[in-house]
Amino acid sequence: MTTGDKSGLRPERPDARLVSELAGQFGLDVHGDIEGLRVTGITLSSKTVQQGDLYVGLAGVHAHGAQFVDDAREKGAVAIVTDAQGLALAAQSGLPVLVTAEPRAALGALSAWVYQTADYAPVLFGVTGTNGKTSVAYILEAILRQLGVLSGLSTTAERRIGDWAVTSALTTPEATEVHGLLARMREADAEAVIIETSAQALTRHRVDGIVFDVVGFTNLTHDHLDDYGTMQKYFEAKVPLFTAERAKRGVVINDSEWGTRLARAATIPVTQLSTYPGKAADWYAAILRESIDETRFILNGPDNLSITTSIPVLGRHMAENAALALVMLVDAGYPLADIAAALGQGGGIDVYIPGRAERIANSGPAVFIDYGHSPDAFTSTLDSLRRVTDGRIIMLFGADGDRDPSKRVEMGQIAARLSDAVVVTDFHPRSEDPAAIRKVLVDAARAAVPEGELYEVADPRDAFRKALSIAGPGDAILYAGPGHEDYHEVAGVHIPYSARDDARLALHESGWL
Ligand SMILES: CC(=O)N[C@H]1[C@@H](OP(=O)(O)OP(=O)(O)OC[C@H]2O[C@@H](n3ccc(=O)[nH]c3=O)[C@H](O)[C@@H]2O)O[C@H](CO)[C@@H](O)[C@@H]1O[C@H](C)C(=O)N[C@@H](C)C(=O)N[C@H](CCC(=O)O)C(=O)O
Ligand SMILES: Nc1ncnc2c1ncn2[C@@H]1O[C@H](COP(=O)(O)OP(=O)(O)OP(=O)(O)O)[C@@H](O)[C@H]1O
Repeated sequence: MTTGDKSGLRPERPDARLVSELAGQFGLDVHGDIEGLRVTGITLSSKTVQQGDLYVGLAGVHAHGAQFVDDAREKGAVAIVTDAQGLALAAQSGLPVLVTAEPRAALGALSAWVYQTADYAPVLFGVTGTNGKTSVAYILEAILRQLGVLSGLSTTAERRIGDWAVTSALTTPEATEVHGLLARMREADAEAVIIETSAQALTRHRVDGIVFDVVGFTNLTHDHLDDYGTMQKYFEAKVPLFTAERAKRGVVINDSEWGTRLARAATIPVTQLSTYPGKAADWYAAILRESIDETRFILNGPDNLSITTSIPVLGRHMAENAALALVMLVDAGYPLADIAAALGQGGGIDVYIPGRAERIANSGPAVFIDYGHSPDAFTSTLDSLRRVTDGRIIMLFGADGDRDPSKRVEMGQIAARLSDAVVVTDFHPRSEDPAAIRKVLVDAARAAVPEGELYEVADPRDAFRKALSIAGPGDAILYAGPGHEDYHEVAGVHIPYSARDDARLALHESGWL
């Protein structure tokens, strides 16, 4: 069951812990009476406060969290942790105020204390990289399930334990939610936990208080330069995941120069995986067969270890993701022979990855809804699609507003060069002018392929119907961007929209479904 509740999973039976002990342990400066006061939860958003919570008021980009202390108190917060600026804002609230110089940096430790997660020792997997994190996380979960191991999962798409899931807001939740989620996973007896770990999560202390057993790296390509400025700085944000403070060992795909550099920069033992036979590595993955809905590959490792298997998704990059997941499992102590037996002799990985090259219909044009929103994601999926498509490829896409505008030109160029027809539409304009975003994409596509077939259709529903109107059997439509998402964000408002549902409707309307 999946719910749209984005406030995160928490323990259902939390212990009540004394605030005075917390203040003593973390050296918090106490203003107000905390005698006998107990907390059962912790959050940094007043919107998600529950009765008995400690509310953490952080200085943000738009506001200071302490401004929302009255909202937090009314919802049941028993005290607020904040900084000196927050003390001034919260002093009149009537709630005890606990002050520390850098509350964000303390968040992981505070949350681990409130939810007592240090006592919980599942096999912890972390996955990072620009593209492929969510996919690797789902593949890990699927193989573990086939091995009979219950695992918990935290991805961009959802936070999941077995059949129970909530929709995600961020890729990696804030530390308060991460530890709440871990506590909930302990209640469910999850033996393994997989956490998709973004660069932002490392920079912003979201996975503090966690030491992963095995971390994996997929790739590093153009994205998030609005946050990091340069690829070098973006790389440096990822490196700390491969140090003893955050992980015991790592697995790195070293196909790219960034992967090779990460393997060198890591200060924990690192296993290297490559898809290039000539490259020095511990494991090699080679594609055996590609079709529109399955990719078969062989993975060879040290000591003659070998497995041949498949993933029920289009694309070499998905086989790379699967190979990474397999090596991470081996490094975590699951023997490859056991994995091979669990998958069935030569059998495949039984995984569903929501909104990643997700095929929508089996008749008419092949329609894929994908979460690709970066140049490299476009390249990987379009290249793979070309190898298995007899007819034309129609690429439908837009670009995020308020997110790294420097990648838009490259996205437009790649779409035009690697497809036969391009339809540019709106994605999440957020606070930006959607027409201005479309113009950058359209201009880039036109400049790259001046005679190319190109349409600009603002409304995504109309845009999909345009793409469908120019497609026939044997052709493929790649709708890149929305993936699993169920909304469009326009000027701060989430407007319900599911590309998957709308595509099914349009296919139905046109008689393909
Ligand atoms: C730049 C950034 O990371 N911003 C995050 C930050 O927002 P902010 O500093 O602007 O917060 P703010 O709006 O100023 O509010 C300050 C504080 O008041 C609180 N508040 C605010 C309003 C209110 O009514 N009540 C309340 O308590 C907020 O929870 C916050 O703690 O703190 C918020 C609360 O946790 C996050 O939601 C928000 O993430 C935004 C939405 C975001 O998009 N972040 C992106 C860059 C991100 O983190 N992406 C990565 C990678 C994605 C990927 O490639 O996979 C991710 O992990 O998701
Ligand atoms: N290994 C890969 N290399 C290149 N592109 C990939 C790879 N894996 C997935 N992609 C592309 O990136 C898109 C997003 O994949 P996925 O959600 O697994 O990555 P992610 O790192 O979790 O992304 P995000 O951080 O945005 O959530 C896919 O829909 C596909 O287009």
